[in-house]
Amino acid sequence: MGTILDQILAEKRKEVIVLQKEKEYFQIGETMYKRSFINKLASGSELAVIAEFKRASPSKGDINTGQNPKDQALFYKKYGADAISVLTDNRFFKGSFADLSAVRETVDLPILCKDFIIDEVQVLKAKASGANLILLIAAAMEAERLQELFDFAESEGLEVLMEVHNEEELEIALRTGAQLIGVNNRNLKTFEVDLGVTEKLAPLIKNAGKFLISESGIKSEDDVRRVIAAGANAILVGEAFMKADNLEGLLKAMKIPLQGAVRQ
Ligand SMILES: O=P(O)(O)OC[C@@H](O)[C@@H](O)c1c[nH]c2ccccc12
Repeated sequence: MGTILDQILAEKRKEVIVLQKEKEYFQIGETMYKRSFINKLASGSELAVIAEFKRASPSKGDINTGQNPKDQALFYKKYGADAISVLTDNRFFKGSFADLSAVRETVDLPILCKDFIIDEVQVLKAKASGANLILLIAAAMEAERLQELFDFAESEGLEVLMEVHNEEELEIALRTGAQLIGVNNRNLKTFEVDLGVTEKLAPLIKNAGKFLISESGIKSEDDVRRVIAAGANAILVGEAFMKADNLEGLLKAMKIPLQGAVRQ
């Protein structure tokens, strides 16, 4: 069976075959205008918040399956999110490209396609669905393939959030030229969550002059202060927002000024 990541990647290889057949019907809007998250980070003085639309996950099961993506996107925008991430994987996260398009149509924030991308055709599908950014996971493929997909996404006008979990992956990610480095505090093989992963990798990312996005397991204002102290420019939060009784209070509390933190 392998790890959950292995299982997901096996499923993705099947999806890629289906997408290849549908590719000629993808419609990429000629007038798609750019919503840059990188520009936002470069000009902001507060921690940037990427709020995620996440119905379910392999580690948590159902999180909030019935929520309407348009409603959630409107709340995220209203309470100060800087970008919205949408899980498009269906089998393991109960998301869809329709969810992404719905969010894209509803708010004018940069939209991140959160999936397990291993092929160019998925990049095109993300773009056709309205994504401005895509996630690439260093643990999901060889360095050479990662570079090819990174270059392809950029050539398609998409920004890339490059996700790592350890030093080895980080080294590869930095070599691709990615400006947005996501540190996943969750190990995709064991599901263990540890904000210490951000603390450990942060100095290497800051020394390389890249933007650091701390991802996963961030639930409280204290968690946010911890990753800011490490040097995070942005956070990516899913479960805590999807489950919050008081989303407004939580999201606003997480928009903390970066004053003391190391910034680019
Ligand atoms: O729900 P959390 O713990 O706040 O995590 C959000 C996000 O970081 C997580 O969904 C995520 C990070 N990297 C991924 C890669 C694939 C799928 C999901 C993810």
